[in-house]
Amino acid sequence: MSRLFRGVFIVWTVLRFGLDELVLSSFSKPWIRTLTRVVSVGRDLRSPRGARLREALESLGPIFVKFGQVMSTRRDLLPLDIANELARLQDRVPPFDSDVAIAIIEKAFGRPITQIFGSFERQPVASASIAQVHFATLPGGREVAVKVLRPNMLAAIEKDLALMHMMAGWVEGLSADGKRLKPREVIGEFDKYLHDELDLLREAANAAQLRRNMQNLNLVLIPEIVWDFCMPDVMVMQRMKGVPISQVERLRDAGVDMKKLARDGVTLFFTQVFRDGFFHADMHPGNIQVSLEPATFGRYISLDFGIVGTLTEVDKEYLAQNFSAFFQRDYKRVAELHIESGWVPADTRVDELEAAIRACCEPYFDRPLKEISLGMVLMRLFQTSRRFHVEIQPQLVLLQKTLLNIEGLGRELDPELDLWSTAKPFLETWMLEQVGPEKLLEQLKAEAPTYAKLLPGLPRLLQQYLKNQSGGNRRELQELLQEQKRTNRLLQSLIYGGLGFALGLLAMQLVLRIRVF
Ligand SMILES: Nc1ncnc2c1ncn2[C@@H]1O[C@H](COP(=O)(O)OP(=O)(O)OP(=O)(O)O)[C@@H](O)[C@H]1O
Repeated sequence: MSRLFRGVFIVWTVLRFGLDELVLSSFSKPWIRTLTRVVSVGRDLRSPRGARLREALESLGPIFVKFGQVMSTRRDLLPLDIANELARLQDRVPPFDSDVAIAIIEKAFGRPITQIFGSFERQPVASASIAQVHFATLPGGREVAVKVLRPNMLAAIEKDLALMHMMAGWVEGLSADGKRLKPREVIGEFDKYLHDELDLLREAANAAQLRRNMQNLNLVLIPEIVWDFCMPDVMVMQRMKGVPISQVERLRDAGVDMKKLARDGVTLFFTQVFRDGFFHADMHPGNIQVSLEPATFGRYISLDFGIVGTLTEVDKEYLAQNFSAFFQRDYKRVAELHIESGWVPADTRVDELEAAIRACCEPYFDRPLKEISLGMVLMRLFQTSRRFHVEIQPQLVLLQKTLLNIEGLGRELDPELDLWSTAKPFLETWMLEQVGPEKLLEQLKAEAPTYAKLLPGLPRLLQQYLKNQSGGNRRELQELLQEQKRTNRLLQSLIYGGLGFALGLLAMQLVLRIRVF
């Protein structure tokens, strides 16, 4: 029943804020248009459509606000005015009662709060739509931050998501424009995103992985997770002490080198993307601080690991090659890359794709290189690719959004920051590594266990297969078998040869040593 009320409330909100107008013209069924006009007589539609959408989402509550925030990054799908308005959405949710937070912690640990922590600050330091954070100390005195999920989040989310899925189905079925926005797919992604954010163990694991990856870089501090105190709805981590990155004046007065900080931000991001293929994807200023402690002065402090992006080798290669080709203005190469990767239909004409990419990228070269926004270039590239039916992978969209954040942050700290020259060495090193002997060895090592298992059984499998085959296939397979025998012989001679060579060297060393002594 409550779901029915919620559904009615959502439809009423859609009508009250005139959101039906956004897609109404494309609704194919005339009765829907007539019905909405009758129901919504006398409403005030003077504010711009983006503002109305933002207000509607705010009145629908935190889950819809989160949805708007996530959608604001989909500039490849939404018109600019709407995306800009959605980017203004903020979690303005009051903190929940500390007694409730304490009850959640006590339930998770099965004992009173006084037996869990040495001390616990009732007043939260921060509170957002999904969770809130309290400071505490462990029994040994270690200072920690405790993140607690809002109560009953799962039930509230499931209810709203079910309605969102239903509405997405309606929009997709009834509106021509609606189909283009792929509502069902978008809600599906949002569903996964929300469920990921609801599992604090997952967030803790992301933090631990990132901390390990960033350890030797000495550019960023990531809180250590106190695993013994982590549960799906409670996360306990080292308490960090820094100044929010937004307080630029304070950082400058304290003597922080802003130019270095801006460069470090880019270095961090590109290391995470190209070296590790694992990046923090929620880089808004609220999650970034700077340490002023003497031992770690001027280092970033990174918080909130609910959203991370992972990239495969193929994704990395796509990015590196596209960036390089773009900066050489080699649009033909960019087009070829899209076709080679099989992402655009094989019958796409390279010249057409090249022309579209040129039209999207060339305007950027009107300005100095340091003013070019890689995030914007990537976004335009994705938009162009969509016209050619390329499905852009969600992790690449996440990366493009993060890149925009990093650029914004970097230029805020140092308006002279030349993002490309800071990023270029990463791409060059990475691309060199991809073709170098070390990479080959690494790939061989990675594949070795598979081959070790596969090779001994291969002749038997082939022979079995041959028995059931005839004609051309049979011949091909016999050739394959011969080839395999030849390869085996070659491998054997290599191994024996190598062993012989190594023994020879050893013998020589021994002889030399004996002579020296
Ligand atoms: N380890 C920590 N040490 C010190 N302060 C922390 C720590 N973790 C979180 N905080 C504080 O709590 C705030 C909110 O944390 P976090 O961003 O992780 O929560 P959130 O609920 O995911 O918020 P949002 O979704 O709005 O980013 C941070 O901005 C910071 O002020």
